[in-house]
Amino acid sequence: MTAEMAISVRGLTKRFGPRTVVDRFDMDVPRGAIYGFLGPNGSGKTTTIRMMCGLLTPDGGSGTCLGHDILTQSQQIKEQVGYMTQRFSLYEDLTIRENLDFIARMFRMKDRKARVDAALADLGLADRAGQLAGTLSGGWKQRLSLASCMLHDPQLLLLDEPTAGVDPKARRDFWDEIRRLAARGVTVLVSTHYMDEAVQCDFIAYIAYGKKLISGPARDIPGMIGLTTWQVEGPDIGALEAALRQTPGVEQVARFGAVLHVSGTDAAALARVAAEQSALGTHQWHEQKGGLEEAFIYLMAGASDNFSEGE
Ligand SMILES: Nc1ncnc2c1ncn2[C@@H]1O[C@H](COP(=O)(O)OP(=O)(O)OP(=O)(O)O)[C@@H](O)[C@H]1O
Repeated sequence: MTAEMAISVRGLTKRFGPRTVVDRFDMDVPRGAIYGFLGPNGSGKTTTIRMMCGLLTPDGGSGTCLGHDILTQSQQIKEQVGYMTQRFSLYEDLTIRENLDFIARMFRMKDRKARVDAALADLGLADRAGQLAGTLSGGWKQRLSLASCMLHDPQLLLLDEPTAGVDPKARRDFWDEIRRLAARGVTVLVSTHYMDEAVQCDFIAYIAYGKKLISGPARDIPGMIGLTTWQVEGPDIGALEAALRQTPGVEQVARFGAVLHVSGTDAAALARVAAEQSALGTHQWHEQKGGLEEAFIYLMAGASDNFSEGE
């Protein structure tokens, strides 16, 4: 492992009974990176993340997490991990401060009051410290959950669909916090199905059926897939959308308000469609740089097809 890598694993494999749910997984996660794990339900994201952090013993493979061996030093790793699950799991009839204090006691933390005060201040919860957790909005509950799993100052944060069911403003605020933590050197692993969480990640791994299909810096993913995208504007965009879905060379049509993003992996075929359509003079077609959103939609759609075949 190089000094910059928080996690470096090779060949991680996990079997449950006869099923191999994670198959020879390799990965390097730079320290301070936000790494997103995408893929359909049951594809092995959580199992992979848990093995990488020493929370689950692999049946094969090896690696290090935060400088510790994932096979033999899981206790040391666990002490450095904060795990934010999807469900709010704090006490609704305790105040924010009482919840944090309870966790600090449970883990027998030294300087308990100072730690709780620091966590409250750090996540902007100090003014609400006396409020019952049960009366908080979704966004504030989530902030409290984050504070509770950062209380022991972990170096690695695991987030499981962290902004599911939270309003857009609170989602943005939450991701600002996560970026701030990452800038401080905290490494963040995120398991998600949501596009707006995926686009927040520095790196992305796409997993289907226990196999990593693609991984790398988020900005490189569209190029790695080889997706070309055209932006289309004009009247009666719904009818055009339906027609394009039947057009050879067009593999994906995604609608963003009044604009279509038309994508495909055969750049020449798509350029011919664009030229033919532009010649009609009804809609404006502009080629655009492949974005992560199109890439994400493409990966998700491909995987659900595989899923039906595998069933
Ligand atoms: N303890 C276990 N015993 C048996 N099978 C398990 C166990 N844990 C997970 N599995 C199975 O392993 C597969 C991978 O599960 P995992 O939770 O890692 O997927 P996931 O990609 O995180 O899914 P989701 O997006 O639904 O959370 C699933 O088929 C699941 O049913």
